[in-house]
Amino acid sequence: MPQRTLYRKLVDSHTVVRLDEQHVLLYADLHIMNEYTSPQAFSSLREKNRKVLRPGQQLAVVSHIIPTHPVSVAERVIVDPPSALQASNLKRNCRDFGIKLFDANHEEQGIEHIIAPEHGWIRPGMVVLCGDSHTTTYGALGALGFGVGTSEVEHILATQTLVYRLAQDMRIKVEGALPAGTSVKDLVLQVIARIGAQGARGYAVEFSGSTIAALSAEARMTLCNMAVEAGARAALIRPDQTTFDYIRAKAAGLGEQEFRPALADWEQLYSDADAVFDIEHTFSASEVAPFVTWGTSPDQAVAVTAPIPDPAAAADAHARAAILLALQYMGLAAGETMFGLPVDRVFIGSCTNGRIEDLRSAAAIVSGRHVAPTVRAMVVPGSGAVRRQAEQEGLAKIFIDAGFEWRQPGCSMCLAMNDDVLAPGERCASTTNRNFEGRQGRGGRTHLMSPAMAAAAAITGCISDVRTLENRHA
Ligand SMILES: CC(C)[C@H](C(=O)O)[C@@H](O)C(=O)O
Ligand code: SF4
Repeated sequence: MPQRTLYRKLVDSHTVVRLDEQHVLLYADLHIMNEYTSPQAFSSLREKNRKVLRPGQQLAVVSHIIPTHPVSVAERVIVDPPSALQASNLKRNCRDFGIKLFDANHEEQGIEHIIAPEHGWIRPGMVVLCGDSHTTTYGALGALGFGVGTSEVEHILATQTLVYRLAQDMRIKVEGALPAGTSVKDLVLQVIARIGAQGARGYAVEFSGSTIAALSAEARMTLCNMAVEAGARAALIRPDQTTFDYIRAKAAGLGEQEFRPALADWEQLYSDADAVFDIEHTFSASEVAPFVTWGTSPDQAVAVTAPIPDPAAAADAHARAAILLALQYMGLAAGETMFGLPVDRVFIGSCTNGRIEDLRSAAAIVSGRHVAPTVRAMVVPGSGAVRRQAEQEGLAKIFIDAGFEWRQPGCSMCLAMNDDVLAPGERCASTTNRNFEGRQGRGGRTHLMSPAMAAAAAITGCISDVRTLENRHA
């Protein structure tokens, strides 16, 4: 029996037919859509008079363009005409083709990558597709998830399959315990900084090692979500007891009779001992420090107390130019540290860090303190369920008492497709995943960091070191 990686096992079990050396026709168990990348696919289906083959294996969510004003979900109105049109198109398409939809006024509405796992719809061994790059998130539960292009959405709707080019196998091993004050967000920013924004390009990355095994299911989602920022085509973690417990807790209606046999299958989902990876990296968790991006690419990140790289020390002219451009856009100088840099805005949310554990870790820092008077800070929960739970646990009150805006769920300032935007030149401590130029508003400056670090920035008014926050207030 050839030794196979977990990735290969998932691909093999979903291969309808091998097309050539590089391509297979891949079956999708679940296809998720948003308002942004699906309209053309539906128009094209209508033109050709084609049907959706498996409406029951489709799911649609309004997430990107939705306003997050703190009115009740029932009262939510999309005022911006193009956005309102996208939402109403999705509604009509879902109605006409019989697809389950979470629209603007649905109590469970949220970011696609948050609501799919929290309802137990993502299970180990599945292939999950979505017209969105952060579909890699589902690897946290042992499912092969990845983003597809708008043109592929039509093919998936019509056939429940995708023409898929195979990836190579990469393993990233992380061993040891994460130091106090750090989280998986710091780990993943450090990994991306080390291997580069293209470092995993063309690879399906399997994360393994004792650090990964010790992570909660939600922390694993943060990790797999961000893997795409290193260029990964997929991210995977071997499903284990943590995974099974998470699914058991989330999947309402998954009875013992269904769970037992499924579990027997899920337990087979691992890379064989002698499976060969095309490339391997190893990291030590003990070296992880709170990490912050200084530039305009997720790999331009440093430990909060370390200096920003000096362009003069760059490997070549190309790298030097990239650093200089990023420094200029960000209004920073080489040699500065991120520590102490004043921020105007703080954003806690997104499919990277908008889950309940993220809000708990931010609230733990905020509790009993107040947002600095120079800062506008907001929390945008990842879904209606996250928002409700945070209210029940008293986290919402902690944020509101501290002066945070407590908003309705959505992608919000992760990519500023609604009215949550930075003004030109504004600097934002953000728990999101992309710090590209203008991502949070034209001329806006984004610094990616963990929820605890973003909370610390809100309180102190500047980028701070969450490990020494107590001292700063003493
Ligand atoms: C809008 C969508 C296509 C996009 C993605 O693919 O990731 C968005 O979610 C993002 O985070 O940039
Ligand atoms: S929260 Fe951000 S990264 Fe996630 S799907 Fe929305 S826009 Fe994309």
